[in-house]
Amino acid sequence: MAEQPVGSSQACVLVYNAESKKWAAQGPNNGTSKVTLYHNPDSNTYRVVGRNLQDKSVVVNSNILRNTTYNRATETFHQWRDARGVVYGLNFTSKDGANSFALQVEAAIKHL
Ligand SMILES: CC(=O)N[C@@H](Cc1ccccc1Cl)C(=O)N1CCC[C@]12C=C[C@@H]1CC[C@@H](C(=O)N3CCC[C@@H]4C=C[C@H]5CC[C@@H](C(=O)O)N5C(=O)[C@H]43)N1C2=O
Repeated sequence: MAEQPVGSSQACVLVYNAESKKWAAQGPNNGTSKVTLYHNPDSNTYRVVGRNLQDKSVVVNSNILRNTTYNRATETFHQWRDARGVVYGLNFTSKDGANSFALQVEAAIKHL
């Protein structure tokens, strides 16, 4: 069976630049993206995919692993480090959206 969407939320997707110590918003004019947690039941893998609402470009495509720490830095800003050390940040447009997404990611990590 192909990948299934577990849940989605709206957020601005950011990537941290360790050199400049700055966050860079991904996608055109720092736009909002639809971030979706996908589950592949065949391989029992999860990934977060974000698509910019305006131009549909993929701004994040990151595997969530069993040793991933999903950090709720604030009620509306969550972040994680991928296997290569790239740090992603999600600046959610709402607390509810942030919380529901985080609960799904946290459950996914426990399921791995
Ligand atoms: C142990 C560890 O790995 N720690 C990591 C985090 C982590 C922990 C556990 C597992 C994985 C990870 Cl990834 C860590 O601390 N990291 C990862 C890279 C960046 C950072 C390092 C330093 C800076 C200091 C300030 C802080 C920061 O970035 N924010 C504070 C909270 C929300 C605040 C919100 C929004 C963004 C939008 C732009 C900027 C702004 O608001 O203008 N900003 C912020 O300022 C945001 N930092 C970080 O998060």
